Amino acid sequence: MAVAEKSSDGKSAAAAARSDADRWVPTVIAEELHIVYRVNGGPRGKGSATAALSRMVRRGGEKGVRKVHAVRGVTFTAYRGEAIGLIGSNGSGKSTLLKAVAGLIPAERGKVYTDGQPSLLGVNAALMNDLTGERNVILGGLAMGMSREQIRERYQGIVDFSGINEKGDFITLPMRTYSSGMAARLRFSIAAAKDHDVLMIDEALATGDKKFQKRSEARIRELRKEAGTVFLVSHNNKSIRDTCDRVLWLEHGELRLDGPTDEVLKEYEKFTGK
Ligand SMILES: Nc1ncnc2c1ncn2[C@@H]1O[C@H](COP(=O)(O)OP(=O)(O)OP(=O)(O)O)[C@@H](O)[C@H]1O
Repeated sequence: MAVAEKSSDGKSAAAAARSDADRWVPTVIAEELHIVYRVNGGPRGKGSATAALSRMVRRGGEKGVRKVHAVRGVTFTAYRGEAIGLIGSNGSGKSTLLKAVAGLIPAERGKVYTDGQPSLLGVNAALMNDLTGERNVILGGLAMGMSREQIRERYQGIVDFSGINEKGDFITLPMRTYSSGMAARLRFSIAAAKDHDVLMIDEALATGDKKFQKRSEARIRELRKEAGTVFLVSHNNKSIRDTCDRVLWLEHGELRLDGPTDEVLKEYEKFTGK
């Protein structure tokens, strides 16, 4: 990771120190973090309801429980104003790491500290399929802690940003009538309407079309300026390159590299052969 440069003359050193102080405010600290999932059920013929019941009543702790060690000893510090990409093969632990930072999964060992409220925006974030887009904007806004007044002020901006109404009045139709891309765009637009302390985006950009991807990348850059920290999980190296200045590369749950986007992507592309 880049280290702040020091200035030699007194005045600019003071200014530099002040801007460095603003810049290097930690927002997320992970220390030797380990995440382990526990899955009930052994390998063969143990999937029946009777077997599950007998496992529940059986004494003797974790017998029959399989463990998946998804994150292995990850350590990093994220700072205010950074946009950090998370890359790695399928199953390398990216989503798990984000969930742990969001406080949705407990650490097996190690620690995660966050400053402010982390918000995790996944393409699977729950909106209500039977309700209209309009109602979901309101409910989603309330769920993120916005007031009714703030939602009213930002409503049109959210709808315009999502582009849902570009081809007709879709916002007044139930979400179940939306394509998966439209639904993902609406989720992103709702989440991006708020200034987040720590915003974590899981593959959201990959689902929209090119035009929407450009808009959301621009919004991520804005969110960074507004002093938040943005994490972006993506398999799209171009999105990562356009949006992030730092990248964490995970493989088998371990942090392989942490550094400037270009350097890490170069190594990753060698690894994947692309
Ligand atoms: N709920 C769960 N229960 C058990 N194991 C899980 C669960 N979720 C993920 N895993 C396992 O944890 C490991 C890491 O998964 P994770 O979803 O974090 O990877 P990822 O890097 O985000 O993958 P992808 O790029 O495919 O989205 C995988 O081995 C996966 O099988």
